[in-house]
Amino acid sequence: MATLEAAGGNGFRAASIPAALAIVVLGSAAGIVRAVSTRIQRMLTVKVDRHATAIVLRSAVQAELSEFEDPAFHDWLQRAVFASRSRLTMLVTATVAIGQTVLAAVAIAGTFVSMAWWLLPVAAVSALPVLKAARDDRNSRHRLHHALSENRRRREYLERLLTGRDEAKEIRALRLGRALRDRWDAAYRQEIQGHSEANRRYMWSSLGARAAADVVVLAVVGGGIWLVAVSVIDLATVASALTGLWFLSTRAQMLGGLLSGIGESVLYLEDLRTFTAIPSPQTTPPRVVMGTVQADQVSFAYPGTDRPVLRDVTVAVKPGEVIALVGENGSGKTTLAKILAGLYQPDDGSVLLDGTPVADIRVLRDLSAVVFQDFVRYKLSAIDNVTFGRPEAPVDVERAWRALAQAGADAFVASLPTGAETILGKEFACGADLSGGQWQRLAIARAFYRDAPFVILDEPTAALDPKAEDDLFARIRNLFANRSVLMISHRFSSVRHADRIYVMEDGRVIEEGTHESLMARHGTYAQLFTIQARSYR
Ligand SMILES: Nc1ncnc2c1ncn2[C@@H]1O[C@H](COP(=O)(O)OP(=O)(O)OP(=O)(O)O)[C@@H](O)[C@H]1O
Repeated sequence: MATLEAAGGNGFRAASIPAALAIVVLGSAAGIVRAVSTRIQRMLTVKVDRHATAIVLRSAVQAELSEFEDPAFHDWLQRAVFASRSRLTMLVTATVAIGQTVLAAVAIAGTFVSMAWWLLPVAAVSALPVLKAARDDRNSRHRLHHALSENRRRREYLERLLTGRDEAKEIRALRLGRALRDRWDAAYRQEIQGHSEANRRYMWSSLGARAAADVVVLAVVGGGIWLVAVSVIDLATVASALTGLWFLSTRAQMLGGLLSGIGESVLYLEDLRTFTAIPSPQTTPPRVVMGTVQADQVSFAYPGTDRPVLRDVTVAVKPGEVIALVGENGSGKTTLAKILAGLYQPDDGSVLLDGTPVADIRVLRDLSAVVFQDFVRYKLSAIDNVTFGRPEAPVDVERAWRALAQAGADAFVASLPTGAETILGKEFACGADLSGGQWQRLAIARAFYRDAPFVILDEPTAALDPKAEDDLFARIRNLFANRSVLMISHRFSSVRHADRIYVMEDGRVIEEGTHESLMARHGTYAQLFTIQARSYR
């Protein structure tokens, strides 16, 4: 007996070893599968996010400048960014969850078919009201998302103001933080109110839907009890059928919820499609040779406005000429420069190149190097700030230093902590900042580096000290030799040496000529020049 027990005990132990091993192996395999699938899902999430954001960025970069004047464009852009950030990832997660739920539902339905097939349609019907409530909710939330677009953009703008380094000094100097936060709060309240109303509506409709589904299930339970009472089927069959029904209808509702989530994601992805479908030119502009650039009877109103800011304007810049635009604030100088640089299409009249109307305004962009009044201060390296002048070509460091020297920026760039590689933003590690005039010199260096035949300088010396300004204007003809130069300035002493000066007023050219001829005319130019000269005496 003892021998038998011993043998039995040994047999049990021997048999349990592979079983225990199998449990350990299966457990580890499940752990490995979980770890690998988590990794794959996380990587997929990041890659999907990157891909979708890349699509949005590509479309945003290709969009014409005029699109940026349209608030609707910014709404589309913001919705596309929203969709790209969250919705594709959700779609991936929901699709995986649907696969799992469908498998479970099919298994339960299989059991049902053999037991009480007639309960299958009942399970489907019980899920219908919940599905309808979810669909209504999805549509109303998507409508709300659209309605709140502008409000959300305003709130996000306030967030940038409150957290940006560039804004930090003025917001503190004015003690503006509190007032801006109050506005941010009000904007957020409006959003929350919208969401709260939508959620309240959904709560009631989903409660109603649940009640309707429960009525269906109760009717089936009642029917089952009656069938048992009249001895048509036995209690065990009804009990298992009802348990199955309960399982199946919960799966059907879960599936409905997941499908509704997918439907919602598809609605948002439609926003992404709408944005990326905004037409943008697919071709590259033809290469042309620089000649005389002329605005011929150009009229223009900014998109979304009907007030013309340029009316029948005619100006010409010949190769090798230095032309100046002067006039009071808001008279249209920058707008005219933007049209000559090919950034906007005129509404009437045309831009001519050697007498031929320019069909594709992008050729003007290729010919121009513009230093805007409000040029961009790239918080990247100093060398990037210069070589961005010609981004499509390989970086030419020697040429960049030449451009820096021409703009009088080489000395201060060389003295930065890591020279031209220094990041110009204190938000970044080892970053430095520049003075307003130094930034302006970098922007001018960018124009030199671009080395384009048509140079547009919009208030290029506003931040320069008088010596630097004088020096730049005195050297402009040499620095930009053989190029056409159009410069905008309020300093009459700086423009007096231009080959021709156009005086603008209220969107029109009211006078043109050399400094001497305009002075002899005793018109607006002479008057403004005299006032300015007097104030310097
Ligand atoms: N993006 C825009 N959308 C609508 N109107 C604009 C836009 N930019 C400028 N304007 C309007 O166009 C008119 C001309 O502006 P523009 O900037 O061309 O004047 P400016 O002569 O360069 O002025 P300043 O000397 O102040 O730089 C102004 O009335 C201005 O309000």
